[in-house]
Amino acid sequence: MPTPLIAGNWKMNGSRSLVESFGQALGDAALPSQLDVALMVPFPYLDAAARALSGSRATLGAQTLSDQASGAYTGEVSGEMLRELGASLVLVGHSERRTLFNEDDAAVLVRVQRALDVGLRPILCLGETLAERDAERSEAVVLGQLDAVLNGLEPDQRQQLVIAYEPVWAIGTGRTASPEQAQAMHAAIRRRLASHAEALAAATPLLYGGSMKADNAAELLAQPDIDGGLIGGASLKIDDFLAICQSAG
Ligand SMILES: O=C[C@H](O)COP(=O)(O)O
Repeated sequence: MPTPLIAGNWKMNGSRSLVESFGQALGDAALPSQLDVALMVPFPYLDAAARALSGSRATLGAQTLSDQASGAYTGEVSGEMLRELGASLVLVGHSERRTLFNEDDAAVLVRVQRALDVGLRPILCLGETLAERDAERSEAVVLGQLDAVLNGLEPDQRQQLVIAYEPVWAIGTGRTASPEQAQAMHAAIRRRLASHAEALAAATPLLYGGSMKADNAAELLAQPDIDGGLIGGASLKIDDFLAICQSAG
């Protein structure tokens, strides 16, 4: 079984002082022994977060990366730069990137490859919209997003992936997927991974994201194919984030 992972995605929120508070609190916290914790902070805070988290078990992640390695791409940030600032994880294909920044499956695959090229572990995000769920297309959509990446990678590259299932209708809405809905999709993802290699299915952490909070985390994390969480809003409040971490132990 993969080690549980609780990753906080601050999105375009937070501050330098919040970074410092989290560093202190995570350093002091008695976290479950079998748990990985990560914080995905905005680019400008990566350097400060690397220092603030150095006394804790939390690892550092970024929220996206450029599809280019370097060059004249004003405003972009490369994977190599993220590595230099201390990130070891990076989100790719978050639904906000897919919908607000037009990142399609091909763009997601390129970013996964860029991340792997420089030794960043990608957290590949998958999820269906409400209209797709209502049309009973959830599984086809999510597995299609997954196939677009798996089929573009070599077997050893697939082993580096973390996968996050985030139904778009549950993100930031307070409406979480039921444990049964989330488990069903996670099981489908696991089966698709197993079609490539049983060892890949067994070792890949599958995170759930979408309105996971302190009061619903335990029930979601108790599902057999849910190995952790990708937490948005609740990752900005240290007590809530720590409570979710405790639920994963
Ligand atoms: O990356 C995190 C997800 O988008 C979930 O966000 P949320 O917990 O605010 O619903």
